[in-house]
Amino acid sequence: MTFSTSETTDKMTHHNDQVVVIKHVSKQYKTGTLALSDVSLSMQNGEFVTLLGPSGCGKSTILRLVAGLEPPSAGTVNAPAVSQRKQHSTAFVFQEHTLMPWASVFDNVWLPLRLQGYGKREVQVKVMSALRSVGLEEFANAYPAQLSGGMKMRASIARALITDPELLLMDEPFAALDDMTRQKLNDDLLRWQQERSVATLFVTHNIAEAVFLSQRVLVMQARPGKIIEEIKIDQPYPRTAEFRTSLSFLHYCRTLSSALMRTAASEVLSA
Ligand SMILES: Nc1ncnc2c1ncn2[C@@H]1O[C@H](COP(=O)(O)OP(=O)(O)OP(=O)(O)O)[C@@H](O)[C@H]1O
Repeated sequence: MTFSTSETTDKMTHHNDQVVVIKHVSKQYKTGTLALSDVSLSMQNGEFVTLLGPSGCGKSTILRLVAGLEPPSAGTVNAPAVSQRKQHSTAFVFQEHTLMPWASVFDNVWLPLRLQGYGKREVQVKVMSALRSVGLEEFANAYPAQLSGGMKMRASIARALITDPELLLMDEPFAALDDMTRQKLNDDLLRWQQERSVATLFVTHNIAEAVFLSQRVLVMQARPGKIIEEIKIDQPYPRTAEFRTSLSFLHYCRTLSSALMRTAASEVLSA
């Protein structure tokens, strides 16, 4: 029989709660660009964290490192797809919907399960239920070209969530959508994310979107990319329409906006 002290138990519990741990990571591309310099961050299971920062500060690079698509040049990345080699545990949603144009909405959402060896009949109920939850049940047989931009993004998100990932990576998923559609998708994304308690690392340029969605916002600076501030959005979920129009929402937007202005100022100073 083995005993563990409460300290080691605490450490183990703490460790198990973390889905992503990045320590002192730098990333230099072959071209010589230093995209990230000494970046550290961690995410708890089920947490919603947003990376916010100017163009070129390395937001997408962080997502690619966490997805295991790129190795770091220095430092360590612990994430399900990297250290545990569980590819299916991480889902990636990009700004472009990346649906296959020749396949129906149903077949697009079925794809990740098909790659895992599941036949169409076997997962019919699961795929239809995913389509229902994103409001596309009636479009199962439609082709991507027949969908609006928002609907294409809904289909992409259904495809990302169909494998019940531990970690969802989203790279400016709503940037190409109009404001109304974006707000609706923000509401729905939070609902889906909370229902599944899937840890989500989200990239955006949009301050209001970052405030509405996140538990924590990491503000980044470019050349080289660094996290310079962490701002906690200390508001309970579900986040409501009232939150969006509240004074505290405005207050968080101002805090983020001045943090972003500081990143711009330091760029001018270092230029
Ligand atoms: N494959 C690559 N090869 C060389 N340089 C790259 C590569 N990918 C990104 N970079 C460079 O690394 C830096 C960070 O890029 P990254 O795409 O991570 O930034 P970002 O914050 O996501 O930018 P944006 O908001 O414009 O999408 C930029 O200077 C970019 O030009």
